[in-house]
Amino acid sequence: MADSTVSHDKLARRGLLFILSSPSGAGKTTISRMLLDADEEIRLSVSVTTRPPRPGEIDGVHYYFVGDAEFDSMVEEDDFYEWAPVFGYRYGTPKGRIRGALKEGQDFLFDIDWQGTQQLYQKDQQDVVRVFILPPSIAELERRLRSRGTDADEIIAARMERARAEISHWDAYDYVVINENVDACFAKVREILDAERMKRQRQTGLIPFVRELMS
Ligand SMILES: Nc1ncnc2c1ncn2[C@@H]1O[C@H](COP(=O)(O)OP(=O)(O)OP(=O)(O)O)[C@@H](O)[C@H]1O
Ligand SMILES: Nc1nc2c(ncn2[C@@H]2O[C@H](COP(=O)(O)O)[C@@H](O)[C@H]2O)c(=O)[nH]1
Repeated sequence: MADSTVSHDKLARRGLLFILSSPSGAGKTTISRMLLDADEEIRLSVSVTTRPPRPGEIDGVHYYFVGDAEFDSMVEEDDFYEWAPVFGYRYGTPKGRIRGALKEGQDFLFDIDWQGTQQLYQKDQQDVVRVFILPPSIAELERRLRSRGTDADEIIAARMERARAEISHWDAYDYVVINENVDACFAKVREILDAERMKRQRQTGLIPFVRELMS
């Protein structure tokens, strides 16, 4: 007989690597922050970048901001899970202790581009969940980049220039969500996360539970 003291909502499970990508300005940082506020079980994988901080960005919270020499030495020391050049700067995912924490059921959120997504997926297909966010239109994408008020005109132009190339990678993702209304987009992203957590393969606690049920 199954042990009635086992909580069915809290069966052990393996964590996942939840990736949000999009062309710049489509809203993945906005959705990431909403997710981190709403969900205590997921933690942001804080990237390392050579890009200078934007107003309001905090070192160690939004990114680890480093110089070129420090980034070079991290590459040499094999400190990155993946790294890629984006918009003239370098961005990388530090290894930290992701693998051990995954086993303990910790989920990680990644706000990374398509190149980093490919590299992470090649390293760990079973744990990666890939979500691509699309803007409702190219004109709205540009409006959002301008309304954010963080980038000079030439940076916005460079990001718009690359938008179509980035969108062309949409079919390398497991899920694609259009971010027209931010609350509706967030709700869909949460549904994806919830469903992925319930996948049989991730629910390591099911095996002893089912054995118990069948005994
Ligand atoms: N659904 C939405 N409707 C209107 N504005 C939005 C929506 N989603 C996000 N925004 C706004 O668009 C701007 C860009 O969003 P955000 O910074 O999240 O994009 P991003 O994809 O993370 O860009 P980057 O890759 O450059 O960091 C922000 O000012 C944000 O508040
Ligand atoms: N491959 C990686 N891409 C990353 C990482 N961290 C962020 N990014 C991507 O860079 C662009 C630009 O970001 P921004 O903050 O300067 O607007 C965006 O597409 C991010 O998703 C990383 O560690 N690896």
